[in-house]
Amino acid sequence: MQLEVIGVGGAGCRIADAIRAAEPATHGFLTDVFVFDTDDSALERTVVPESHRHRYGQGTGLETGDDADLERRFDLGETHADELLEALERGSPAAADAVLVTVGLGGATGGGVAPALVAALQRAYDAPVYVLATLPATREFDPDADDGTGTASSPHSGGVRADAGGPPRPDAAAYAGSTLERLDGLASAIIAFDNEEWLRPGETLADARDRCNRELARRVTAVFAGGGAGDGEGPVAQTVLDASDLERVLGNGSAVVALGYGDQTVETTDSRFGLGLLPTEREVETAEAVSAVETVVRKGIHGKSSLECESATADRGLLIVGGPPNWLNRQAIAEGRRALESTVGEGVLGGDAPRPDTETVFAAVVLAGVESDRLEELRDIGARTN
Ligand SMILES: Nc1nc2c(ncn2[C@@H]2O[C@H](COP(=O)(O)OP(=O)(O)OP(=O)(O)O)[C@@H](O)[C@H]2O)c(=O)[nH]1
Repeated sequence: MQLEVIGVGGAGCRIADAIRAAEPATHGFLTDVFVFDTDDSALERTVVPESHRHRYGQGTGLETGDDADLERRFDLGETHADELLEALERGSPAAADAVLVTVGLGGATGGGVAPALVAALQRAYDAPVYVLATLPATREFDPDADDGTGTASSPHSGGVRADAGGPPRPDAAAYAGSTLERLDGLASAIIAFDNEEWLRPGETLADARDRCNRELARRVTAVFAGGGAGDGEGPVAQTVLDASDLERVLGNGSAVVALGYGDQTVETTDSRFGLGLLPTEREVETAEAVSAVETVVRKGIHGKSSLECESATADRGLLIVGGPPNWLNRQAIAEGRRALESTVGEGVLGGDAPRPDTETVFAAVVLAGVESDRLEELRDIGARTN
């Protein structure tokens, strides 16, 4: 499938950058990647080509992010949504099967513009508009939060913007809740990545963010690059999943989505360099292919998810197993799908994604419509402060 990615605000721009960097050379799936911010320096730090960066809001006094008032940013989003749609015309938005807006919830810039932008995109295009949203780590907004080292977080532990003596983003939870509330009913689905879960003990967000963004990008690529043959060449999946399958799983009702992922490096060639021979494709034993698929599926279902949740609460699910074609054992993949069905119930789709020229077998698991205590907590804080 073809995906258009739009990053808004600091986190959104960095995540869009990471997705662009993760796009497989032999399996392009991105129509365009755009980044939007009020702050020029944030845009300049991305590697997105200049034609696809757009600064908005000049002359409003909100350019630098120093005035982090979310309500004013919601208004700014409303007044600039059409301008942002126009900027997208520099690419080929009509070619996209879906749009993904990436944003860090808890900030004012990205969280302020995302709802108006998503609404405008839904009006302008037929394609579904998904949101990929990070949730703020507790140590960013709660001075008493344990940052995993057994102590309360330091004033600077969020590493984003340290106000002397307090947490760096005291309003992050309330802002995240307010933006989530506005996105409800606008976004086709909300894919969540919980920074709290992914920060290591004592780590600051600034330290962790590149690792988190790579992790996110890997999951997004595994899900959205799909099973088809990409550029129309190369092996075709046994069970091809296309944009409409993904649409069926993600839905159109702002379902909360968690992404699971697992991978394993495999040997794809016989290493006979020592004998002066060219490497040849290695024969793969059925048992080792089955074992690799089982391992990655297990990690995908039971390993660390982008959002901690009970998989049994999901309304729908999807399993994609990818990698070098002769490692994709059909029976093991079908077994994996049944394993996912045993927790999610009916409504699980499965497919494969052949990726010649790679040495990684992977499983991506999509759980749509999950219940999440973290999100409820943020929504409650948002509602109380409104
Ligand atoms: N995973 C991840 N999360 C990030 C990153 N940068 C920031 N965040 C999270 O996103 C939230 C919002 O940060 P930004 O995106 O920098 O904020 P902004 O939207 O630019 O808004 P302001 O800085 O308030 O003007 C933070 O509270 C963090 O939780 C990043 O690169 N990766």
